Formats: sequence, C-alpha cells, structure tokens
Amino acid sequence: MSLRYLTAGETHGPQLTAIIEGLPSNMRLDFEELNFQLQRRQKGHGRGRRMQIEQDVAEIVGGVRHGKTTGAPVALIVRNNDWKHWMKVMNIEPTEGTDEEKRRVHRPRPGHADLNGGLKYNLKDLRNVLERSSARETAARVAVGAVVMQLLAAFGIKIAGQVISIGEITAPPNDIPLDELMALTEESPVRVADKATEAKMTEYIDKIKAEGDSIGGIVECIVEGVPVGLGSHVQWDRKLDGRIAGAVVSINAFKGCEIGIGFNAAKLRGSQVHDEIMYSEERGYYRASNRLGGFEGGMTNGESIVVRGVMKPIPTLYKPLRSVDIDTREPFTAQVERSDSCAVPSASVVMEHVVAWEVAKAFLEKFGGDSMEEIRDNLNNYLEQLERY
Ligand SMILES: Cc1cc2nc3c(=O)[nH]c(=O)nc-3n(C[C@H](O)[C@H](O)[C@H](O)COP(=O)(O)O)c2cc1C
Ligand SMILES: C=C(O[C@@H]1CC(C(=O)O)=C[C@@H](OP(=O)(O)O)[C@H]1O)C(=O)O
Repeated sequence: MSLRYLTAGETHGPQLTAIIEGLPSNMRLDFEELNFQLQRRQKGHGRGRRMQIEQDVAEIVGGVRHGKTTGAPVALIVRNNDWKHWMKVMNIEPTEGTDEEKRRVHRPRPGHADLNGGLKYNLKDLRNVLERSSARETAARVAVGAVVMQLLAAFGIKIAGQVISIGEITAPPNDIPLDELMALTEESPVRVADKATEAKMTEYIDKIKAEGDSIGGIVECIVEGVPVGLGSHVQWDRKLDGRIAGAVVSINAFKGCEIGIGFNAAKLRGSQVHDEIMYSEERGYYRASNRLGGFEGGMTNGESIVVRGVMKPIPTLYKPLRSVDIDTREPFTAQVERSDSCAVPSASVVMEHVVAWEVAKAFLEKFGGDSMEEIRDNLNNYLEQLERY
C-alpha cells in the first residue's frame, strides 16, 4: 500500500482531522517534536489575531500504541480554539431576517477561492467555500508532514526551510550547514538566517500592514541525506521533482516552484548548469556542484534536494479591491474583520512538511516494508548494491 493521507475540517469548525495510511509499524513517534513543528507554523511576523487564539496541538486518535505505530492508519486531530466564537455561525442556517443572515458571506474577495467555489458548488453563502479554502488546513498538513519527517529522520534524512525574500527584500545567499539552519529557523520571527535582513523584513511587513496591504515572498527548503534513486524516470507520475512541484504549488497562495537554480537555468549555458560527475572511494559517485537541486530524470542523484516556492500576497486586504456582490451584482468595497498581512514564514514551515511528505512517499515506494525493521533491511541491501556498482 502506498502512503496516502486525507484531511478534513473547516477553519471555524471544531477541529481538523487527518488520516495517514501506509506507515510501517514500530516507528517511534515523538509527540513533543510533532507539536513543536505545529508551533513553528504559527509563528512569524505578519500573522493576524487568529494566531493569538490558536495553540495548535495534535492529538493522535488511532494507529499508535505506547508511543509507536502499529501499522494501522494513523488518525490525528488538531482542535480549533476559535470554534467557540463561531459555533452559532457554523451551526445555524442563515435564513432571511435572522442575525445569522447578516453573517452570510456574499462579497467575494479577489485572490481567494470565494467566487470560483460559489459558482462551482452553487453556494450562495460563500462561507461554505472559505471555511475549507482557508490555510487553516495547512495545520493538518504540517501535522501529517511532521509524522513522516520522523520516519525520514530515522533513516538519516533531514529537512530545513528558510525565508529567502519578502517583497523586494532578499536575504543574502548563505551556506549554513543544515543542522545550524534548523536551529536558527526555529525561533526567528521572520525565519531568515540573517539578522540584519530579518530586521528589514519585519519593518517592511509592518509598513505594508499599516498601508492596509499584504505581501508575499520566496521560501526555500533543503532535504539532506537522500539516497540516490528516489522517484523514477520511467513514468511521468513517478518523477519525484514533478510530485514535489505539485505539492508545493498546492499550498495556499503558492504560485510557483523551482528546483535547484530553477528559472535561472534559462539564462545560463549548459556548461554553467550541469553538475559534473565525480567519484571517490569514501563518497562513491557524487557531483562537483548542486545546481540542479538534487534531481536528474525525476530521480534523486544523492545531492541535497533544493526547492523554492513563491507565495503571492495574502488576498484579504484592509485596503479594499473592487469586487461584485453576488446578491445584488453591484460593485462594493470590502470590510475586513481580520487577516494576516504576511504569512511567508509560516508558509516556509508548511513547505518543509509537504516536501517531507513527497520524499517519504517515494522513500517507502522504494524501500517499503510493513515494519521499520523491514525497511531498514531493504535500505541497507540497496546501499550495499550501490557500493558494489
Ligand atoms: C499560512 C498561510 C496563511 C494564510 N493566511 C491568509 C489570511 O489570513 N487571509 C487570506 O485572505 N489568505 C490567507 N492565506 C492565503 C489563502 O489561503 C489563499 O490565497 C486562498 O486559499 C486561495 O488559494 P490560492 O491563493 O492558492 O489560489 C494564507 C496562506 C497561508 C499558506
Ligand atoms: C487559521 C489559520 O490561518 C488563517 C488562514 C486564512 C485564509 O484565508 O487562508 C485566514 C485567516 O483566518 P481567520 O479568517 O479565521 O482569521 C488565517 O488566520 C492558520 O494558519 O492556522
């Protein structure tokens, strides 16, 4: 069975729910570490009031006994603290003349899912769209990703993310070892591994917010310790770089993904792009550089995976954009109750976790077994095969 998961739940409903199927047995789950990842997603400069209400904690409600997976589906929930403020709105149908009718959403926001979802699902209360399109769902995806990150860590695969830019402000390139990067990006408010840039970004976010606007940016994720040969060239949907790009663009507000030097490859010559092949007794085959971000032919090449994602600015704006009321078909200017003005640091954490998921899925496709022990044997056999090659 290949690894799969689904999430369910509304942003102002009681909880988010996720079920992961295909995890091996005997995998130790560190709950503190899992919740630490959820807390990381909540931090970062530019988030709105909602993040002060929520304190995300995952409760495992299936598939784990005595701290270890049993091989059964792992079920988990993350409760919404804000639910208590929304119970009435969520439960009572808005009929004409009631207070609830005033809370019905009929003014779609440009850039959000409101209008497309309303038209597609024939819903006249756009709340039925926004409740599920909200990036609240990314809390469930981080919880799921945090589980498989622990699987990857057990086999020496580590993942870290960082903010590269917010608006026009770009962090200088760095060569920080992954362990140090992981430590650096745990607490920082904008999560960029450079204090001076971080201060500029914080100031910039505040300025944008004061102007009633929002801002996006670029985030990067690095995966270290990946063996050569995850993914495959033989079929389009087995190419791991493609799967990762799909996962990254599936994150709310993400509009693009680059692997390695990505779009810059268009400006350079072949001799400036391709990573030369080297061999040494200690390392076996390796590359003299890693411009292609760890991929050739949809397969990992043993170098670190390097992925970048671009997040557009948050759609809900205090400074309103033009839109049309679906009741009257008249133009209106929006009233905003609350919103994030920048969620790039949070999105960086989300990206780490969706990338972890795709890598874990490909890892289990190659080395899959029903228990951790079986997977370890499969991996070791393969590593020996690589040595003999
Ligand atoms: C962590 C995170 C927080 C977000 N917060 C908000 C928000 O407060 N307000 C908003 O309008 N959009 C927010 N978004 C973006 C919307 O969820 C997203 O734009 C919307 O679902 C439409 O999907 P699309 O932009 O991918 O097309 C956030 C996205 C992420 C990743
Ligand atoms: C709840 C989260 O993010 C939310 C994502 C979001 C959106 O439209 O995507 C809108 C905001 O929600 P609300 O309208 O309740 O303030 C964010 O707070 C979260 O990240 O946990």
